[in-house]
Amino acid sequence: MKTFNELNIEANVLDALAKMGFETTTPIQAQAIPTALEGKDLIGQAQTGTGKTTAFGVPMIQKIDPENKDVQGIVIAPTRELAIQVGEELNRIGHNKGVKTVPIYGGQDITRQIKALKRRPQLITATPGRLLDHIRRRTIKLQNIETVVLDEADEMLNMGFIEDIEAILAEMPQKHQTLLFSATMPKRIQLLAEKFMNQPEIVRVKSKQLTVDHIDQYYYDVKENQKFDVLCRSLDIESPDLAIIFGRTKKRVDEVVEGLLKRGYSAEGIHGDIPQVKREKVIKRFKDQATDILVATDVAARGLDISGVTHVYNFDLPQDPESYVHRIGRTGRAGKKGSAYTFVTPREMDHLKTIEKLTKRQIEKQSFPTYKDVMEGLQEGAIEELKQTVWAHEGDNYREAAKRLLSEEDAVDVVASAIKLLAKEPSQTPVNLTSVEPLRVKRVKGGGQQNNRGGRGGNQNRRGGGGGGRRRRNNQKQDGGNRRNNRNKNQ
Ligand SMILES: Nc1ncnc2c1ncn2[C@@H]1O[C@H](COP(=O)(O)OP(=O)(O)OP(=O)(O)O)[C@@H](O)[C@H]1O
Ligand SMILES: [Mg+2]
Repeated sequence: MKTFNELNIEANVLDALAKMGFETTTPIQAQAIPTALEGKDLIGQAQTGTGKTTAFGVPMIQKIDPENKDVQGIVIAPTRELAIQVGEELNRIGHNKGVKTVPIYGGQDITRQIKALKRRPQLITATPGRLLDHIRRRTIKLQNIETVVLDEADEMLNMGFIEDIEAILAEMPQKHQTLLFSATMPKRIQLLAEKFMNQPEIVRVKSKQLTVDHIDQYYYDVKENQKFDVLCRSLDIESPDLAIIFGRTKKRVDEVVEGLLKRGYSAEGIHGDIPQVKREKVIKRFKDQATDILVATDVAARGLDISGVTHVYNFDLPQDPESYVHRIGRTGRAGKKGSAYTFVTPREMDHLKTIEKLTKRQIEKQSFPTYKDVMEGLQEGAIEELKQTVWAHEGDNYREAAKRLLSEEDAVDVVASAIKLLAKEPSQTPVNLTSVEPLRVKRVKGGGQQNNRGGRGGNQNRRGGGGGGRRRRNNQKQDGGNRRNNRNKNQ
């Protein structure tokens, strides 16, 4: 394994990396940093949670002249939360060098952003829609841009964003370096990307599988109306530190949150209809572990790095197999272990196969836990807790009270009641979700599959800054167009 010292990185950046606790490089960092430092255009692909942010952040910051107060680099990301997170990481890497980064994203007061821009950051992390707004208002000037990064590049070059990205790139100065990063890079998107890059070097970390191997992957074969109970039972048995649950639509997310709260879990939701200030609060509370469960649309599928996420649930299958890779990649980051559970209804089995084909990995079927399994598990846990307390003599001060109780009640009844109290029986409050249709894939000519993905307009509407949902191309057949429309509205 290489250290950062071997990569010709300047001292103050090395210092910052050491302060961040990074000792050795990850493979994508070892491979991409030297190539990017040579000034070459680059497409970097490596698994989720393997340090791609630093892989583009270091060369980008190294190129900056801290005396020059113009914007010299821009990272474009598909969601507001990701723009914020990448901005924070760049601020850490650039701290010692005096390089400032400002995040610019939809849903935040534009005058506040203009004020932040007046403090002359050299780097900007942005969602596309809001970035375009600033470019047009001339509050962001691009003439001194040296580096453009598309984080989650395949997503940025997909239908929902491509027109915004093209518009932004058209404004860039002739000579600039372009870096593209993602954990997934479908061939057609790579070919598209190469058109606006200058002989890009492809840096791909070799791995047998597309997903990280320390994420255990399972699926539950469930009927639509069983999903919620299976979810609760699984949460009870697994007791995740933090879990992210992905639902297909905003309504779905709201309903799952409501159901979880009814049953006493600590859960909050995030999707495109939630006001930005609230979105940021929800993420913060989840990061601080004040909320245990985040229920989300695909707005949280890409890039988010939240430590402590031990479990990801695909309550509904994702629209496309790439999204599966990103969603489950919210756990198992930086070498940690994680578990991913995917709910598959009988008519969706084909989708599971498509996912397995893409990831080159089998997803193991898991029989789902019943209420009885959960109760047994909880009772075992309670008994274990009692035994530990006995062995540690922690009950010594309560012996008199115990004797008095036993003189009045049957001993077995007393212990049984203690176990019941400790086991905290899970709530069985009935919860009925509006059922969703099984995922369908439209077959298109040529035998390929066309999934009904569309813009991410719902995540961040145009005014709100971000997805180019409303500019979606409308040359599809009625059916496809409508479905994409629905997706935009639903996320
Ligand atoms: N060299 C390193 N040593 C230790 N930890 C690192 C190193 N580089 C990055 N990390 C940590 O690994 C985690 C994942 O990094 P990052 O978010 O950049 O992953 P990614 O490859 O961009 O993932 P995704 O595809 O999901 O966006 C972060 O918490 C980051 O701080
Ligand atoms: Mg990333």
